[in-house]
Amino acid sequence: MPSLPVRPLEKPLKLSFISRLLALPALLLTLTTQGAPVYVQAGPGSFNHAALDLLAARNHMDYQRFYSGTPAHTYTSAAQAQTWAFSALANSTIEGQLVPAIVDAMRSYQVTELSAAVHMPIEMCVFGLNKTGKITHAASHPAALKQIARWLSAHQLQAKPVPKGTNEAARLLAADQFDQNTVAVGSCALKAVYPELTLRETGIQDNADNHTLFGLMKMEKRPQPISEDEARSALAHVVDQANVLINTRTDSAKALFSHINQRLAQMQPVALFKAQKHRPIEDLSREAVVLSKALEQAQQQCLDTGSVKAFFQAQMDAAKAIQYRYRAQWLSEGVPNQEADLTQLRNTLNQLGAAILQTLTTHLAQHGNLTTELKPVFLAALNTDNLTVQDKQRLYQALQSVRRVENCQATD
Ligand SMILES: C=C(O[C@@H]1C=C(C(=O)O)C=C[C@H]1O)C(=O)O
Repeated sequence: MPSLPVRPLEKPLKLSFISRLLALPALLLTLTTQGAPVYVQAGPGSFNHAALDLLAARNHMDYQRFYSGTPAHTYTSAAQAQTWAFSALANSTIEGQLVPAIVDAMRSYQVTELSAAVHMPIEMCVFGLNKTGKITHAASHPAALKQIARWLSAHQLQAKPVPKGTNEAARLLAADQFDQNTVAVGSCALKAVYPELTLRETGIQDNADNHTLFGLMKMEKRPQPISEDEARSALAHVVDQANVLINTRTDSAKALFSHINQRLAQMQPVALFKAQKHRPIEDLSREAVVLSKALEQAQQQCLDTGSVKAFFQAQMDAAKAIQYRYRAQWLSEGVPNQEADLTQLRNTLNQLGAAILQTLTTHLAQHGNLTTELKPVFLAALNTDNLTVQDKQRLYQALQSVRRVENCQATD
């Protein structure tokens, strides 16, 4: 950020009001946009498309989307219609992070409200007209071409810039506007939009840490265009607000993930008790008790019982897998000589089970459904020994399927 004086936003009240609201459920803000019209930067199959899909999945609905091409056109349309605009804001691989075309558009438009933010990894996919033919050219948006420089040079490919967008490159390829040796590079979301194209490679971006921050915003035309530096400051301010939204949501998920991890961390002493007493690991009558407690609480808290049941079963399956691995290990190493008390451990498991459902209920109410956005956070948070990546994947799949029941009155 340049250390130039920051011109106050024309509507500072509303933005700072929003920032004070951040402690309140972000969902409250997004609820007002249910099925609402959204002018979306770029086109179908773009990174914006994929990012808005994530937002829609959080709220289990879709927006009425109007793909609008350039940021300037997106903001103009949204401001005129007095509805939402969805666009990129910043990218981790750009110096200073701010997206130049957005800075430019912010000279004439200001953000009056920021409803939600998405922080999405940018994974570049390569699409061709055939599976194995020789590639000589790669068509994409100039900004995307910059992010795959290493891949281009490793394969000695010529870049074909398509300023209209990554999705436009794919559209042209699908419409036979390029030759057989040209591929289009863009969001992997293009797969669904152009099924006639063949996915040839994934994850070809130079920088593994390539993330874009997107925002769902209300815009207003400025009375007078501001300078580029002023626009940078204005955008940097919106980026800060968006990051607060992202961090609040991530912290809420981390609290939940930590309880899930703590539950799994009890399995070493549970396995120890059973090994010392020569008891089987699986105890179906105890599992029935765990499930019935969970389902009773789920009902009180307006969680969908079917999805909670599947998640708790997945937790118990992971719990057993951990215990079996310890038992196998102790066959060769001998059973450790530490004390373990199953009654006490099960009390702790009851408390952790209740805490998991409580934090899950709060998270869903305030931040919407868990989606793939938080999967890397989940995978990193679960660090219990003898838990495999496959166990974690299955657990996350079940966790992100848990839903709230609409129009339900909590009874606890
Ligand atoms: C944790 C235990 O081991 C297994 C896993 C259970 C669970 O995760 O709650 C319940 C019963 C057992 O099948 C236990 O016996 O308490």
